Amino acid sequence: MTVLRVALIGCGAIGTSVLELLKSDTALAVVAIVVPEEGVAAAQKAAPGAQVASRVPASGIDLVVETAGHAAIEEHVLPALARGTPCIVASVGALSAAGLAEKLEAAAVAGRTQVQLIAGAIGAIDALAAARIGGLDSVRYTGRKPPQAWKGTPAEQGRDLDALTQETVIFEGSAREAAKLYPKNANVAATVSLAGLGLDKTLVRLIADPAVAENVHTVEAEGAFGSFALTMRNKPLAANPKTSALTVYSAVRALRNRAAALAI
Ligand SMILES: NC(=O)C1=CN([C@@H]2O[C@H](COP(=O)(O)OP(=O)(O)OC[C@H]3O[C@@H](n4cnc5c(N)ncnc54)[C@H](O)[C@@H]3O)[C@@H](O)[C@H]2O)C=CC1
Ligand SMILES: O=C([O-])CC(=O)C(=O)O
Repeated sequence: MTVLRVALIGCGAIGTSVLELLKSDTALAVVAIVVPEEGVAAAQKAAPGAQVASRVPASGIDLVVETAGHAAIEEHVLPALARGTPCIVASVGALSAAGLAEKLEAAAVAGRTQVQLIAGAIGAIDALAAARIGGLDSVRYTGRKPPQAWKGTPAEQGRDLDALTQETVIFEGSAREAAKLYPKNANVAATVSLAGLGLDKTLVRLIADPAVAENVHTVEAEGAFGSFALTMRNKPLAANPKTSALTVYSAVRALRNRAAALAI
């Protein structure tokens, strides 16, 4: 059996969980982990057999998976694509930056390869992207998380998140703006919009809600296909309350599908 040699970019809450799930995988081997200097020790501990590097190695890698954050797309994914290595991306919100989607496409064309944006913490991306072909009239996305998940974000400006006693809308606007302002919390807003009506026409609401313990994502779409409403109640990862566990499973699914003879 051919074993796909994987480079993992980022080794935080998602990356370490991905490593754990892939440990017993016979078709995929994480041979390199790309992290900044401060992440080297944690990466070495998480995968003692892998090479820990500051760049994706130029050879010996069949597939790259990014679970690091917006900056890693420009820094690591673009050069890997240009060299011809296929890349799987979790930080989809990075594509809200002007010109980055075009740069990714150009790099993939130059490398004769492909960049895959995973669904991550949200479902129904297949239905939405298919519905778009018939024509969509409206797509609304609401992201609701416990107050602690909004720590370290602009949601803290002018309010004490610990003191919230009722649900509070912290953002209302376009997916482009949401993804830019909340790079660790609104990747899903970007994914929904890229699959549907685009970054500027997708209506986004972000809510801090002391009554929820989960990350609750809602998508409502209408178009020529009919309509759907989806609600996900995602368990957050213990290592990062901003991030849903489903994101890990979505990344592992994407990796396993690359190695599988029958993909779903
Ligand atoms: N598509 C989706 O549904 C979701 C996407 N995400 C994306 O995944 C990212 C990672 O999430 P977590 O693992 O929870 O975050 P985390 O903060 O726990 O881990 C981030 C890791 O990436 C490393 N890192 C940071 N900047 C880097 C760079 N420029 N190059 C290489 N490594 C770098 C850090 O050292 C750390 O190991 C988020 O920032 C977000 O962009 C997160 C949740 C859902
Ligand atoms: O993991 C989640 O629930 C969603 C998330 O953080 C994002 O969209 O960036």
